[in-house]
Amino acid sequence: MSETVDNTKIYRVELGVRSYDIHIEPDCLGRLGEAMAKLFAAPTRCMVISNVTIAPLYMDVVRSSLEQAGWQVSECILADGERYKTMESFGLIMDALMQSKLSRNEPVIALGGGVVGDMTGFAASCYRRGIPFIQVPTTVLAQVDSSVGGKTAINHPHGKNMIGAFYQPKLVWIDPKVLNTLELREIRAGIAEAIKYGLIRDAGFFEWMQKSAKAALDLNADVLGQMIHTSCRHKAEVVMADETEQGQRALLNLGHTFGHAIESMTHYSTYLHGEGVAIGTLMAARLSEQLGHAPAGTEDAIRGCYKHVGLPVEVPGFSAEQWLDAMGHDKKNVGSRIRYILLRGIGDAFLAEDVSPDAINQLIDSYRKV
Ligand SMILES: NC(=O)c1ccc[n+]([C@@H]2O[C@H](COP(=O)([O-])OP(=O)(O)OC[C@H]3O[C@@H](n4cnc5c(N)ncnc54)[C@H](O)[C@@H]3O)[C@@H](O)[C@H]2O)c1
Ligand SMILES: O=C(O)C(=O)C[C@@H](O)[C@H](O)[C@H](O)COP(=O)(O)O
Ligand SMILES: [Zn+2]
Repeated sequence: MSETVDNTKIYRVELGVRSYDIHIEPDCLGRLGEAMAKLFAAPTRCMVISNVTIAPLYMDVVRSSLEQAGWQVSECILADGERYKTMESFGLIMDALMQSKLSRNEPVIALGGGVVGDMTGFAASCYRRGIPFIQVPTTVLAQVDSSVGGKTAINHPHGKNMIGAFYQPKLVWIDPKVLNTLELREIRAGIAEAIKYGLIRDAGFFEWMQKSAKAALDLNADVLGQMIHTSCRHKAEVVMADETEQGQRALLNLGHTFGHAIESMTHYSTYLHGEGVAIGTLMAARLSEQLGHAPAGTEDAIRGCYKHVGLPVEVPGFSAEQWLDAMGHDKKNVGSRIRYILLRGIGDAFLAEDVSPDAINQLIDSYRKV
C-alpha cells in the first residue's frame, strides 16, 4: 500500500474508481502543477481555494507551479476561521465557480487547513453535481487527518459539519515544510488528532507520541514526517475498510461527541477543533472508566500526554442538559439515542450504543466536585 523513495512516502487509498494517492514529501509544494498534469489528460482551467492568511504565504508558489505546467488558474480567497465554515462562505465559493465557468472535468484545489479543505470538498461535490478536487493541506491537523478520507462539510449553528457529503479528493499533496509558518497553538491542536490514532488502534504509536510529541512541536523534520506518515496510514486503512462510516470509521470520532458539543456551545470561536477533541477525549476516557470498560489510570495517562504537549485539559462548565442538548445533533446518533466512542484501554476503542443520560449526568457532576 505504501512506497518510499528517499524521504518521499506515497500511500494509495484504494477505493475502486475513487482511489487516490497521498503524496508526502518535504518541499513538494512547488511541484503540484507537474503532479496534476499527470492526473488530467490535458491541463485546462483550475481554481485554487484558500484564505486570507494562507494565500499570501503560499499562493505564489502554487500558482506558478500550476501555470508552468500549463494550467490557467483562478482564485477564491475566503475569510479565515472556523466561524466562517458556513453556508455564506459556501455561497461565495459557488459564486466564484459560477463566474469562472469551470466545467465538470476542471478541478478545484484546497490550499489550507481543515476548514478550507472541508468547505472546498463540499463545494466540489455540489458544483455541477461534482467536479474533481485536490487537497493541499497546510496544517498539522489537515496533514494527519482532514485531507484524507473524503468527509466534507460546513457547520450549522446547532451542530458541527451538519451539512456535507462523502466526496473523495483525486490527490492529497502534503508538503510538511509549510508547517514552518504555523502557530504553535495550531500545531498542538493537530497533534491531538495524531494522538487519537494511538488511542483508538495503536498503543505503540501512543507511546511513541508520548515520547516524541515535544519534538513534533519543535517541528523536528524526522519526527514530524514519521507522525504524518503513521497518521495517514491509519486514516487510509480505516477509510478503505469503511468509506461511509457504516461501522469502524466511527472510531475516528473518539473525543468528537463531546468535542463537537464544546465547539458548538462556544459558537466555534473559543476552542480550536483539536482542542475540543482533546478535552472530549478525556471525557470519553473518564466515562469509559466510570462504566467499567477501561482500567483506572487510562484518563490520567492521556491527560499526561496532552499536558506534555500543552493542550487544554479543563472541561468547560456547561450543565448536563446543555451537553446532552448539544450532543443531540451528533451525526452518529440513532434516533434520539446518543452514541459514544469509548475505550477499553489505550489502543482499543469501541462504539457504545447504550450510555444512559444518567451516566452523562454523573460524568458532568464529577467535574463539579474537583
Ligand atoms: N474532514 C475530516 O475528516 C476532518 C478531520 C479533522 C478535522 N476536520 C475539520 O478541520 C477543521 C480544523 O482544521 P485546522 O485545524 O486545519 O484549522 P484551520 O483550517 O482553521 O487552520 C488553522 C489556522 O492556521 C492557518 N494556517 C493554515 N495553514 C497555515 C500555514 N501553513 N502557515 C500559517 N498559518 C496557516 C489558518 O489560516 C487558520 O487560521 C475543523 O473544521 C474540523 O471540523 C475535518
Ligand atoms: O474522518 C473521520 O471519519 C473522522 O471522524 C475524523 C475527525 O477527526 C473529523 O473531525 C471529522 O470531520 C468528524 O466527523 P463528523 O462526521 O463527526 O463530522
Ligand atoms: Zn477531528
